Parts: sequence; C-alpha cells; structure tokens
Amino acid sequence: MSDRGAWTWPEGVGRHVLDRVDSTNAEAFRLAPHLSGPAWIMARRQEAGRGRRGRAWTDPPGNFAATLLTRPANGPAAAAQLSFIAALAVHEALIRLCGPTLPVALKWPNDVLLNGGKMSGILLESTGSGGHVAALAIGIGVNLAAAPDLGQLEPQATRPVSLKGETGLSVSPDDFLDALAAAFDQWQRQFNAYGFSPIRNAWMARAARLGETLTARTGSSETVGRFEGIDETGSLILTTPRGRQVIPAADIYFSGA
Ligand SMILES: O=C(O)CCCC[C@@H]1SC[C@@H]2NC(=O)N[C@@H]21
Repeated sequence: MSDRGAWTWPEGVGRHVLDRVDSTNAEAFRLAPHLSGPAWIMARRQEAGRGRRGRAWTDPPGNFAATLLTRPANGPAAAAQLSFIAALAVHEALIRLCGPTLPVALKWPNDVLLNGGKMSGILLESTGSGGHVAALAIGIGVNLAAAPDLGQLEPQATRPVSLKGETGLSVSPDDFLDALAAAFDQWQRQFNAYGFSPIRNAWMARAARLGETLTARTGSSETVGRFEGIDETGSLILTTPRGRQVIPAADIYFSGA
C-alpha cells in the first residue's frame, strides 16, 4: 500500500524533533538565529498551536505539528506561493504513505481535505520589513490520529477529520515528517526551476469543488461565485454575477459542507 521509508532526507535541510513545545512556528523563530540553512522543527506534543487569522490550533496526541523555517530569496509574493507547495507536499506525503486511492483534495488557500473534511491546515508567518522576508515559518498541522472537538470550532468551519478516524490507518508523526520533507523538497525544486506555473497546475488538478459555487469571506464582506481556480499569484478566481473577481485572501465556505 505505501512506500514508507523509501525516501531520503533532503540534503542541507536540518531536522529538529522536540518532545513538547508551545508552537512549532514560535520555536522556529526562536531557533532562526542559530540555523545556517532551512530546517524542519517537529514537536511530539504542541500545546499552544496557532491557526490562521489568530485562531488556536489544537493538537490531540499523535497528530503531526511541524514547521519548515526557511529564508526565501524572492520576497513576499514568492514566499506566499510556498504555501501551495506545502499543501501539495502534504497531499503527496499522504498518498505515498497511504496509497493512491486515499480521497484527499486541496481547499484554497492551503487546507488538505480527507473525505471532504479538514485534515490539515497550514500557517505561514514571517519576519522582515520593507518587502524583505528575513525568515519564513511554514507551519503544518495534520490530524493523523484525532480530530479536535467540534466545540472548539466556529459553527461554519469545515468538519474536522483525522486520518485514523476516516480510514483506520496509523501513520506516526516521524514517518510523516520524512515523507513530507522529501515531497516538499521535490515540489520546491520544480518551483525553483520552472516558477509557479507547474505548482498552480498541480494544485488545480487536486482542488476540491472546482467549478462549484462557493462563498469567500473577508471580514464582513462576502463574495459568492463559481470557483474557477487560482491565478498566477495564487489568488482565488470566482465568476460572480458582477463578473470575474480575483480574491487574494479570504476564508472560503462550500455549500453543504
Ligand atoms: O488555521 C489553520 O488551518 C492553520 C493551522 C496551522 C497549524 C500548524 S501546527 C504546526 C504549526 N505550529 C503552529 O503553531 N501552527 C502550525
């Protein structure tokens, strides 16, 4: 079913595994001054995980929590595109570990869904100023073992799921880190060589609900439209009664999810 253990750790990339931490993103920034190159920081227990838009991210034991600390050379736009690489890498690691029929899909901007429920979230945080990204933390949480309680979530949030709960399959965080680091490295090489175009194509090929109607919400403003895909910067494209809308940042909601 899987080729667990069949990949090698990417050359020149650090690997730090901690028993316990507040947030792997916070730890990545604490470590940053001491790191000479990119590094993955994984924690077996994360006690104050951070989610997008200031939300908390809760990690039941056995779930995956890790951050890739990197220093992208090409500024904030390219840094943001790394979040699509991260989502593709999570998708690929899951397929490699669990087999090609695993029903995983991507939800803009960078969630990974299993059976239509949210199994993984990604949070990018950076330091730097004036268009210069000094350090970028790509934080990745994957519900390998258990989904958080519904009570901890906003009412319209996509139903949280876990790999174990949906499929019965067990994958350890350590095995997942090895698969993820290798997959991320491969997608990043594609990006470095050919730019965002192959990343965009690969992301669209794995996107959930392409062509369906969705709602994009930013603060108090809502846009409802047909999901056409993402543009060359990673922005969401919707066709609405007012025409084509390009949305750089929002939370999206599927009807009936
Ligand atoms: O809201 C989301 O969907 C993003 C969740 C990101 C969670 C991960 S877990 C590892 C890393 N450390 C954090 O504190 N957050 C990210």
